[in-house]
Amino acid sequence: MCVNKISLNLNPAFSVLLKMTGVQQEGDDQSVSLHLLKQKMADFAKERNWDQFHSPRNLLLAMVGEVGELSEIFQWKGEVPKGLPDWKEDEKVHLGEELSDVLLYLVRLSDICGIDLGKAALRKVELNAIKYRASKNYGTNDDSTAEMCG
Ligand SMILES: Nc1ccn([C@H]2C[C@H](O)[C@@H](COP(=O)(O)OP(=O)(O)OP(=O)(O)O)O2)c(=O)n1
Repeated sequence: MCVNKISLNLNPAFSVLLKMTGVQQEGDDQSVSLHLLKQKMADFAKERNWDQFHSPRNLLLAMVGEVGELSEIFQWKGEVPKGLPDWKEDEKVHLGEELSDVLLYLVRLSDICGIDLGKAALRKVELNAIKYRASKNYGTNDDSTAEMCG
C-alpha cells in the first residue's frame, strides 16, 4: 500500500476549513490524504515565513493547547452518546475545527521531525494487533492479556 495515499474520513466541518483555506478535497468522498495535509501545512508555513516558529517543541505545545480546546468542548457534559445526536450543528462544526487543529499540528510535527506518520501509524496498528490478539482479548480490554513484543 502507498502510505501517502492513506485516507482519513473527516468530519463534514472539515470541508468548511478546507474551503476557508483554499484547500481542495481529493474527490467527492471527503477522503483526505496525510500527504495532502502535510503539503498544505508546509505551504501555509512557508507563505508566512513561519518555518522559523514551527520547531518540534513549539508544534508539540501548540498541539497540546489544541487538545485542551478540544477537551473544553466535552468538559462538564458528562458522557455523550456516540454520533452526538443531541448536539447543535454549530457545536459539531466547532468540534470539527478543534479536531482538525490537533490533526494539523500532529501532521506538521511529524513532518518537522522527519517521521512518516502514515507509515509509523500502520506499523503501530500491526504492533497493536500482535499485542492485543483478538483471540485473547475479544470483548475485554484488560491489558494483562497483552503479549510482550520487542
Ligand atoms: N503559528 C501557527 C499558528 C496557527 N497555525 C494553524 C494550525 C492550526 O490549524 C490553526 C491554529 O490557529 P489558532 O492558534 O488561531 O487556534 P484556533 O483556530 O483554535 O483559534 P482560537 O485559539 O482563537 O480558538 O492555525 C499554524 O500552523 N501555525
